[in-house]
Amino acid sequence: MIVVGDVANKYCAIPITFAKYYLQPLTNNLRLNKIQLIQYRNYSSSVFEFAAPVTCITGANGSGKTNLLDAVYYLCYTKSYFSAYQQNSVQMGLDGFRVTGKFEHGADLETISCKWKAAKKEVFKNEVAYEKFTDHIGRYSAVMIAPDDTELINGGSEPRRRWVDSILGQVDKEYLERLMHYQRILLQRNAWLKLQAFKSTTDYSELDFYNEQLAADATYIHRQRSKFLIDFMPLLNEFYHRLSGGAEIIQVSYTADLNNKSMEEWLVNGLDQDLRLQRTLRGIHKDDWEFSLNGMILKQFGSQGQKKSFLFALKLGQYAYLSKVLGHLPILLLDDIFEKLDQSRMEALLSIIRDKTFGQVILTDTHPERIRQAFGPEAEIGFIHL
Ligand SMILES: Nc1ncnc2c1ncn2[C@@H]1O[C@H](COP(=O)(O)OP(=O)(O)OP(=O)(O)O)[C@@H](O)[C@H]1O
Repeated sequence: MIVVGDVANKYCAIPITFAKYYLQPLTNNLRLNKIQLIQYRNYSSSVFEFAAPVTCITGANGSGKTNLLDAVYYLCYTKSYFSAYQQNSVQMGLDGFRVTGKFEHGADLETISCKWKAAKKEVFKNEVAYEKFTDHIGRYSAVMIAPDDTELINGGSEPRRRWVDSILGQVDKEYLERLMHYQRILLQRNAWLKLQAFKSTTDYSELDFYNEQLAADATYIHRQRSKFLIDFMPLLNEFYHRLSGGAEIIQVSYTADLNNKSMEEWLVNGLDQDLRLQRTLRGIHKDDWEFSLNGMILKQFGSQGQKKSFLFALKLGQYAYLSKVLGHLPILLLDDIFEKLDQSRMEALLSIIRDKTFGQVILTDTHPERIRQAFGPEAEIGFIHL
C-alpha cells in the first residue's frame, strides 16, 4: 500500500503551495460560446449562448437544468456524466440525438458535434469525423461537481478507478490507450480461463501472449497512478483545508496488487486460482484509493460535512491538476451545489471560484437571486432561464 499524506509530503519535492502555482491564470483558455441540442433528453431542439464568464442556468425542478449541463459535458468527453447508457440521453421515443458546441480554444474557433443514432456514435470536429474518439479526449476538458454524486467517497473501488482514469486518460494518451488495451486483453484472458473448464488439454501459448500484454500495460498504468498521487496530494490538502477550515491530516492510500509484486508474478503464480474462479483475480483492475482524515477512514467514519468537503476538494484538485498539465483552464460545471451546501462551505467554495483563476463556470440553481447575491453585484453573470 502506498500512503501519501502530510507525513509523506515531507519527502515529496512538491511544495504545499503547489495549488496556488497551478491556478495561475492561463492564456490558452477554453470557452463554450454556444450549444445546440437536438432530441437530447427533454430538449427537442434548443440553442443556448454562454456570453459571460459565469453562466447560471435557472428554472423550476425538472425543467432540464442538469440535462443542459450534462450536454456540455457530453461535448467534452463524448459521453454523459450522469448515465453510462448513451441511449438514456436520447429523447424518449426517438432513436438519436445531436449536440453541437461552438468552442473558443485560445485563438481557435472550433465546432464539436456529437451524434448518436441507431446505437452508433459519431463525433465531428469542424465537420470532420474523428477516426478515434481518443483524439478528442483532453482538448475540451471539464470538471463536474454534483454534490449528490458521493459514490467517489462512499462507493466501491470502481468509481474511484474511473475517476483517476478519467484524469490520467486526458493528460496522457499512452495511459488511455494502454488502459483500453488492458481492458480488451483482460476480457480475452477471462474468456480463455472459462474455456479451459471444457477442455481436456491446455494450450498455454495463447495465455503467455495475454500475460505478456497485460503485464506491460499494468506496469505502465501502476507507475502513472503512483506518480499521480504524489502530484495530487498537495492540491487535495490545500482545497480541503480551504473548504472545511479544518486542520485534519489527510491521507490517501493507494492499494494495488502491483505495490507488492509484479503483474507477471501475479499472473503466473495465481493461475490455479484464476482457472478455478474463471477470471483474472489480480491486477490494476482491482486498484483502489482509501481516503482518511486524522487516521480515520472517511467512508466509514467521516461526517456528511467532511465527506462533502472531501468530494469538492477532490474535484477542485482535479481542476487544478488538469489546468497545469493540459495548459488550459477546464470548464467548471456545478450542478445544484448551492441548494445542497451549508453556508460556510458555500462561502468557502465561492471564495475559491471568485479568485478569477478559474475559467468558464456554468452552474445550475432554482433561485437566480441566490446566485446574484452569492457572487456579488460586480460579478459578470449570464442567466439562462428555462
Ligand atoms: N431521455 C429523456 N427523454 C425525455 N425527457 C427526459 C429524458 N431524460 C430525462 N428527461 C426529463 O428531463 C427532466 C429532468 O431534467 P433535469 O434533471 O435536467 O431537471 P432539473 O431542472 O435539473 O431538475 P432539478 O432542479 O430537480 O434538479 C425530467 O422532467 C425528465 O423526465
